[in-house]
Amino acid sequence: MTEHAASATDLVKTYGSGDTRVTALDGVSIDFARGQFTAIMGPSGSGKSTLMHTLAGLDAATSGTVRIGDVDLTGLSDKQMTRLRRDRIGFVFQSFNLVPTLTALENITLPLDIAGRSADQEWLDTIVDRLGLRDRLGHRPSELSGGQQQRVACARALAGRPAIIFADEPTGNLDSRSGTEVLSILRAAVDEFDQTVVIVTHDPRAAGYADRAVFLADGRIVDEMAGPTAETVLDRMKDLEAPAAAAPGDGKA
Ligand SMILES: Nc1ncnc2c1ncn2[C@@H]1O[C@H](COP(=O)(O)OP(=O)(O)OP(=O)(O)O)[C@@H](O)[C@H]1O
Repeated sequence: MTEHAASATDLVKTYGSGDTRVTALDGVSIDFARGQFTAIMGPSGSGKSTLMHTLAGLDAATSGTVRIGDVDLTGLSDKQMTRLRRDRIGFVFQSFNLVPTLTALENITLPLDIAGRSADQEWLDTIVDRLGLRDRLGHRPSELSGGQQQRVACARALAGRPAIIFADEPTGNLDSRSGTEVLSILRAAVDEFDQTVVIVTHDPRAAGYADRAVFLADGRIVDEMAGPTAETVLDRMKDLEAPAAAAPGDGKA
């Protein structure tokens, strides 16, 4: 049996009730193989963030199962969930989410410090050097560029060697050059450090860094592509949007 870094089975997530009920995820099943880089794409409101938050244990599903490695998240207590997130999941947010009063190094080691784990110095040195942060470790976030802040966030996600790293629009707040830097680092995390990475993105260029692109629409997985490039992803996005746009006439007359 292949052990996946994470998987979801028949995941349903609804918000609200009655007339205001929204089905954000409508029966999503997906596996994330170890050592693979996946990009989740889809129109605004298609459920991408909900899927990522549910996979990462930041939000509970209405029904269905999520596994991180061999651990089933269903039925974990809040305390167990907090520990699992801390020990096995790295998260990179669009808005960096660094602690403003701490230095870059203190931000990187914060999750380990909270967990009472000491950092593996050799590993820490490897990621700090690979991410080009050596001469920025004593700076506070306000003294760093957006790209540098997101690199610190990537280092923080990598520091505890998690089973999987989730990144929600990690390049959304960055200029193109900094975005490329961050995507290269996530790519290197997979190629050089054997990590598993899942990102949500709107950007076909970002999806081009992934091994696999998964397309969501209306809370369902509607398509999937191996070895995506910016061009093939852009074409597929146009195809996915086209039927909806063409629906009224539908060409059936
Ligand atoms: N807390 C919430 N309460 C009610 N509805 C919500 C909540 N969070 C999300 N939704 C709804 O669930 C659906 C999916 O939202 P989600 O944020 O997952 O989409 P998305 O694909 O990530 O969108 P975007 O690309 O715009 O960030 C949307 O219809 C949204 O309005």
